[in-house]
Amino acid sequence: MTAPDFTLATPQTEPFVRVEDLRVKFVSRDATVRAVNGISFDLERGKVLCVIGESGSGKSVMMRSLLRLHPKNRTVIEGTMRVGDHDIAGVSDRAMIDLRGSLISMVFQEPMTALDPLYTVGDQIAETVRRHEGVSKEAAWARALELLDLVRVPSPERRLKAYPHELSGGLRQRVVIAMALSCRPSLLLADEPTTALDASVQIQILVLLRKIQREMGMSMIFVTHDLGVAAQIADQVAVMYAGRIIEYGEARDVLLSPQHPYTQAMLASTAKDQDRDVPLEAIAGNPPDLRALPDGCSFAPRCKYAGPDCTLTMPPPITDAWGHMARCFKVGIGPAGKLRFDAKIAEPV
Ligand SMILES: Nc1ncnc2c1ncn2[C@@H]1O[C@H](COP(=O)(O)OP(=O)(O)OP(=O)(O)O)[C@@H](O)[C@H]1O
Repeated sequence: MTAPDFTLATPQTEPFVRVEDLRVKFVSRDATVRAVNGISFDLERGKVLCVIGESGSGKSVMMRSLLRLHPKNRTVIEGTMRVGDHDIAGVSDRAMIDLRGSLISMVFQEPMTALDPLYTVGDQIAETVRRHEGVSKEAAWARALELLDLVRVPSPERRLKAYPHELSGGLRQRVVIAMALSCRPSLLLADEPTTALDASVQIQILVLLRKIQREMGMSMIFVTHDLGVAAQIADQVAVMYAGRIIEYGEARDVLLSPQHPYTQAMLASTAKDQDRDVPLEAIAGNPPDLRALPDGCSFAPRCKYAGPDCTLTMPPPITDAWGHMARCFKVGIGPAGKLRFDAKIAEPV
């Protein structure tokens, strides 16, 4: 068994979320897919962790593990996941049903997967409230109205009676966020919630999420491919590759001063360098086959700095005094990041 990806520093206070050496594999007759391979991280109450990485790096599998949404019969989950006082891996299925929505809630990428086309928006939000809080129909509708107001849906009374197809993509995503918030979760998981939306709507939803997250004091784990989004919303950033966290730290440290060649390559392939007309670099090669992971660093076959050591053993996590971790034998060898790190959304609008 290899060491976890991130060695925890001794925290000053207990973190709200603690994930230790999480491993998830999907087993079928033909193969075992090792989607998550020993990830560890802490998240404090009221903070936003952005998880970034290429398609297939295990971001969604990690998020779904926190809600125990994987099919039981062919999924093996190992490690510890603690949220507040709850041992997520250990609670009963019945208790987990109650924790979904109230302790941990999730917003998915495509709002239509979370909404039922046959019911009005009001019915759907009110039903979620009634299921969790056991209140009267009238009280649940009043709460639904409050929630639409919270997520800035214009004319909320009218929108409560609308069906999902009568709303724009941006309004639908606001409704889904309202549903996710309906039972006042302490941890919100957002899996690329803005990817399906137009750029101008994306930023409105990001601003909204950040504002509500701050007002409610929620912790949030936000998955995105988009480093610009991470720059705007994250307190901490975790970069995933082949089911491992290969770089982790304060958003500013990871995005302005990336230490792992993979993070550097991601930044180089997405940076908008406006001062110099530098062509964007694609990351050459493909991610590894999760059915047959190599012994050494999973990124080594694509890494321009890889040496013989890199293919023999998995590099240990190297962490600086500020908690900036990179799992690489050549830490800091490449260029500094070129992403324009715009000011975070400092003040709620
Ligand atoms: N239920 C499952 N059974 C088998 N393999 C799975 C299952 N769910 C996910 N995987 C595999 O696990 C790997 C990681 O998937 P995951 O969805 O977490 O990637 P991701 O980083 O979220 O990608 P994307 O950004 O495209 O959503 C992929 O190879 C995927 O095919």
